[in-house]
Amino acid sequence: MDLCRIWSWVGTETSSNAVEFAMAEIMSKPEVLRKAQEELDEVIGKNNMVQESDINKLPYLYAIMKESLRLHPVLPLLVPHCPSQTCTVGGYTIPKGVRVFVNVWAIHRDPKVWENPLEFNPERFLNSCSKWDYAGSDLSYFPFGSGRRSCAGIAMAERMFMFLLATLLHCFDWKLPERKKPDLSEKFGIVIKLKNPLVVIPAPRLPDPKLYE
Ligand code: HEM
Repeated sequence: MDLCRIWSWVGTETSSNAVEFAMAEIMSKPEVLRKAQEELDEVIGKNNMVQESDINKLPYLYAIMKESLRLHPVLPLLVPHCPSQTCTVGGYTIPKGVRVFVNVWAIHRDPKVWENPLEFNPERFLNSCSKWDYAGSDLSYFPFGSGRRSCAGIAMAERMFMFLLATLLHCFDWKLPERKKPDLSEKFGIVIKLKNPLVVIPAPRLPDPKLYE
């Protein structure tokens, strides 16, 4: 039972925060919203709802997800690791049994690896998808961790994120309240979240009202 509770906690809080960050980034870049909706209209069509089977056909949305997880990896220090043997990493001795935190948040913003690292730019993942995947073998991009203790829910996380974001963007147009800009300030903890929850106003964009029933 405890294990089930942990799974549902890690699974829901991480995924919902990740989607909220993606929406906040999208709201601050109208051209990203436009391109994502164009892709959805082309692949899904305005007379259909998004199906789970559609999510592999949305490369631009996939790039949005990757870029959002780059700038806002929801577990910014992964989970604490603990070496079973003393080892040397990059010239530093890591004694057996110490707690090791890996600052993936900082690595994902390293200007030596990323061009304009603070810019939300999904395009950077369109041409280099194979280079930056989630396998954790490239230690410049690993939002789900790396190695044997990496995220056990990657496949589910990816599906939930893509399905939810695709549905939100396909079914609705989104506006910010008047004179408001999205506030992307982060609140750090084990799980990173938006400091101030995102407020956005939806308007239906599909022609058939039955699709919303
Ligand atoms: C966007 C969503 C998610 C992100 C970014 C994420 C990220 C991570 C990260 C960074 C770790 C630690 C890896 C490490 O320290 O090397 C982790 C561990 C874990 N995640 Fe996720 N996760 C997400 C969603 C989920 C979901 C949906 C589930 C399951 C339903 C899940 C289950 C787990 C479990 C069980 C662990 C512990 C694995 C272990 O210690 O062996 N996660 N996750």
